[in-house]
Formats: sequence, C-alpha cells, structure tokens
Amino acid sequence: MSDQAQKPFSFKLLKTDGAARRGEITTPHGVVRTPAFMPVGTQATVKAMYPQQVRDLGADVILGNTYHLMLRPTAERVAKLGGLHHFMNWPHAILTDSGGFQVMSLAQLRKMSEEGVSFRSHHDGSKHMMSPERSIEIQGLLGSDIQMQLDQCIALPAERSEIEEAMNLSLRWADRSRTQFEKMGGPGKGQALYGIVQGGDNPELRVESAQRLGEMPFEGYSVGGLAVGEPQEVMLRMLEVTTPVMPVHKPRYLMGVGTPEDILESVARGIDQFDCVMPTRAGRHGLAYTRFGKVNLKNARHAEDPRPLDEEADCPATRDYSRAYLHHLVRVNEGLAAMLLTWNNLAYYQFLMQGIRDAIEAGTFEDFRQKTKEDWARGDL
Ligand SMILES: CCCSCc1cc(N)cc2c(=O)[nH]c(N)nc12
Repeated sequence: MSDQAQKPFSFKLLKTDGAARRGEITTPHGVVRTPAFMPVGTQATVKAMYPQQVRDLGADVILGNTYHLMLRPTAERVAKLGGLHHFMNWPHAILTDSGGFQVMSLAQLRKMSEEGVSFRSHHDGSKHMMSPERSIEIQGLLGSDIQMQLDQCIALPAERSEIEEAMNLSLRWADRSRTQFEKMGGPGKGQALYGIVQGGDNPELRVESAQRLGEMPFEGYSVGGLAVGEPQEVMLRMLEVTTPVMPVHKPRYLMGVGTPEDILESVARGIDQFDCVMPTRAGRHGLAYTRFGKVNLKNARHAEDPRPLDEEADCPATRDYSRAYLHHLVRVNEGLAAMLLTWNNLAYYQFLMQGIRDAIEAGTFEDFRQKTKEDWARGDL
C-alpha cells in the first residue's frame, strides 16, 4: 500500500439491539463488518488454511503478531518485501497486537521497566527491547491497518495494588504509543491505533482505565487483561461495567476471546471485535465446533459414524466428510485432519458471526442468543 494519503479510518454504528451493536469499520484494505471474528494469523499465516479459503468463509480481517514477526522474519524484512499484506497474500484488513502480551507469555529473561520490556528471544536467545515506540515502529513496518498500543496485561488473580500499577503503566504507554503512531503518519495512511483498557477484575479500576483512555484520541479501544484464566462470569461482569463508559462511536475489541458462548455473551454486552486461537488450535487437536455444540473426533464413538458434521452446512469440510473418516484422520495424525477441522471451525465461527449481525439488524438478537444456546445445549445427536 503506498504511503500517500488514504481515506481516514472510520467506524459507523449502524444499529443497536439492546447493548449489541452492528457496525462497519472502514480501513485502507476494505470494510470490516462488526461484530467481527478475526482469525489469528500469528506468524503470517492462519495455520492450515489458504488466505482465499479464510476470505471465502467471510473473514474481513485477520491478526498478525508483532512479537513473532519481529523475531522471524523481522519487520524490516517484511517491509522490504512489500509489507505484511503483500508478503502473505492477504489484501484485506490486518490487525496486529503490540507484542507485550506475547513477550510476557513466551520470551525468556524478561525485564519490565518504565522504558519497556527487555527480553531474550525464545528461539535463539537474542536480546530485544520492546518499548511503546518500537512496537508502533514494527506495526508500521508491517503495514498494519489496526495497531495496538503496548500495554501490560497481568495474570489474575492479583492484588489491587499490582493491577493499579499495571493499569497506570499501560496508560503512560498509551500516550507514548499515540505519539509514535502520529509521528509515523498513521492517521494520514488511514490506519488506526487502539488504546487498551486494563484494570484486571477490579470494577473501579476498569472504569477508571476506560474513562482516562477514552479522553485520549484513539480510533478504537480494546478491552485487555481478560481471558487470562478468570471465570467467564468475572469476564462478563467486567464488560458490564466497562463498555458503558467506553466511547459509543468507536470500535470495541475484546482481546483473546473466545468460545462461541463467550462471543455471544460479549456481543450482548457491547463488544464489536473478537480474536481467539480456539477455532484454529482446536481444529489441530481433533475438536470440531458445530451448530449443535462440540464434537471431539478423537472419541472412538465416531469410528463408524457415516454422518458428516452437519449435512446442511455450506462448508465442504463440514458437509462432505464422514465423522468416521475425520476420526480416522485424527487417530492416525494425518495433516488433512487439521486442514478439514480448521476449515470447519472457522466456517462455524463466521456462520455464528453472520447470524449475530443479521439478528442485530432484524432486532431479534435476544431471540437469536437464546435459540443458539438451546441448539448448543441439544448437543451433538
Ligand atoms: C495475536 C493475539 C491478540 S490478543 C492477545 C491478548 C490476549 C488477552 N487475553 C489479553 C491481551 C492484553 O491484555 N493485551 C494485549 N496486548 N494482548 C492481549
């Protein structure tokens, strides 16, 4: 994408149904229909999928990951090769995380300071510093349409003092990230930088973080610090106190979430964007998501079941292969198992998102939510 001035990034709130929101995000690489599920393409690939397959399922945007790509092949090399969109042959929208979350979960010898996080690569032990400025520089080199501030996400449960300290550091890093983003001309390229709300499982700190961040000029806002092991009811409670004090006419992205039920319940609490490794990782481990719940194809009960996962589905992986065959592929650890089940799982997630968007437009989201949960509860007959 050339550096010449682009149409500004924008978000249109098209319809609401209760707290559920139907919107559209305009990026330099196309429109993102919200609520949106964003498949994770950590190392410049949505594992076991071709880019066109991911697109044909209805994905408008995928994720890339600053931490992984800065180490291999490096952001400078991706930039030299035309940027991430060209490098991975994905001409649609790309969102990148800032890398701090992965540094804390993957890197070795991490040292946190006001400046940033110094660490050694978990690949070769090489030394790196991830500062707010370096994270934004990397995301700019990748050509990311939607970038994240560098933040500090802490594991739960944690003491209030620890949560507050991480929240305040993230707010200072939000300001530095924004300064670097504007220095690199992000807004003029039609790119977006999202601030990330922290505050752990403390309602007061959640509200404070969201309010102080909302006073800063971001194109969108993420809810971070959740999906880190807390019970679902804690996550949902934090959304109930946080989204009402987030800017109404900016996108809201709940990071790292989630299962189909997490997504349905979070849309009902005002979230617009989701990402999760669940559908792709589960596909590589023999687990299929369907309209009627999960099917674990490692289970011997499928060994002679001639039925497909769902004969009414549009996706060939879901409709044209028997459970017995899928069970065989999983049991003998054939690569086709991961390909077919990842395809099925991403197809189901996009089917769910399309149903959510249609229901909000029709004003029937609450009925849709109840019916979908009843179908899941029916289980796989
Ligand atoms: C490619 C992965 C994207 S989401 C990763 C993620 C997941 C979860 N659960 C929380 C956070 C968070 O608080 N901050 C940041 N930057 N990222 C988070």
